[in-house]
Amino acid sequence: MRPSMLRSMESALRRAAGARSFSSGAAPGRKVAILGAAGGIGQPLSLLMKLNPLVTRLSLYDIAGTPGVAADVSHINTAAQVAGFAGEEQLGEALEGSDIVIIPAGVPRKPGMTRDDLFNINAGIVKSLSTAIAKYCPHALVNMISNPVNSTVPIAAEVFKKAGTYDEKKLFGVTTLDVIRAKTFYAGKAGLPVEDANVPVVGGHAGITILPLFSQATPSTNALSHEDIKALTKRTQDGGTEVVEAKAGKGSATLSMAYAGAVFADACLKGLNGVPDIVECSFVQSSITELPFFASKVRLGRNGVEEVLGLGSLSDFEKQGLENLKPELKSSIEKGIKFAKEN
Ligand SMILES: NC(=O)c1ccc[n+]([C@@H]2O[C@H](COP(=O)([O-])OP(=O)(O)OC[C@H]3O[C@@H](n4cnc5c(N)ncnc54)[C@H](O)[C@@H]3O)[C@@H](O)[C@H]2O)c1
Ligand SMILES: O=C(O)C[C@H](O)C(=O)O
Repeated sequence: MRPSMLRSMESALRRAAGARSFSSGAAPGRKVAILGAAGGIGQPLSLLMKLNPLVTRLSLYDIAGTPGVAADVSHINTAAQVAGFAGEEQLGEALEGSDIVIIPAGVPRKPGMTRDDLFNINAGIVKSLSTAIAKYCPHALVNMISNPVNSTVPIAAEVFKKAGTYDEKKLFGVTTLDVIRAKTFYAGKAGLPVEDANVPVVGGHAGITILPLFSQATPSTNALSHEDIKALTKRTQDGGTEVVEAKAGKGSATLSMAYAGAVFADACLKGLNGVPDIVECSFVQSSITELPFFASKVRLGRNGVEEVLGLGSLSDFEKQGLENLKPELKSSIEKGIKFAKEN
């Protein structure tokens, strides 16, 4: 590969990991821990976070395999100091001093499964990792990727409440992949430049609980019919399943999820560093509907969530989608809370 090609690839990757520009000279040191760092998402996410100039320490934890991932990633000539931790006895050290903990630990879907089918295994994993976070880095922002997000976020909240460390501003379900898919599908269908497209996605992160608001998409367009919007909505809701089926038993989205996780963590880092007007969609504690957790646009700041933004005006189709999703989202949230209370 030519050196010029390498340089442009490196700067593209850096842009991917830090989508908005920020003077890293002024930024304080930040430690990011990734739990599940040896997995399908964990490895490329580790790479992208190593490329993020706002990260000074990168802590890679998994039950096994992290020394190799850490050694590999550590050879990249960027500032972040990388350390690998394997096994429960090293979890405390991995977490201590973290500003952000990203959790892609747990099993992924196979064809024919729903995200809720992962509950029995992933609920326990998330509960034990959250218990360790409460003990070793109770003030960290937590970016929850492990599915089913609609239940794992409430589980983490309950664990933190029990430990007396819960701060609703610091717990996030990562729904960025839904936004990324909605932007890609919308721009493709409307014939717009994908890098300009933006689409808020609200609700939750499973099937019909994923509600893209194409009526608020920018740039706006007259090119899409109601049938187009219905089809785009369905494709966004089924985006995860599209990848699970294409991978045919070899897991779910990993590369696009790593990118989405890196975009969201970068937004959190910028918020922590006081960069103004950082807005991303995320599944957070919320009072914008009657449900206790809900994904919507959130303004990020020095303490995590600075403001949960409202839904804005919805089309009749979106209003119906909102009503349709509430029972499923409510029961997934309640399932998570019940699990955490009983275990
Ligand atoms: N939020 C989203 O949009 C989104 C997108 C894609 C995938 N996911 C979810 O992310 C999770 C991970 O997916 P993947 O494809 O990376 O799976 P994977 O099986 O490739 O990797 C998971 C990793 O978690 C590790 N792990 C298991 N138990 C652990 C524990 N107690 N502590 C630390 N690490 C542990 C495993 O060793 C493995 O390395 C799945 O639950 C998947 O459904 C979420
Ligand atoms: O679909 C999955 O199981 C993984 C993830 O939630 C996704 O949206 O890709």
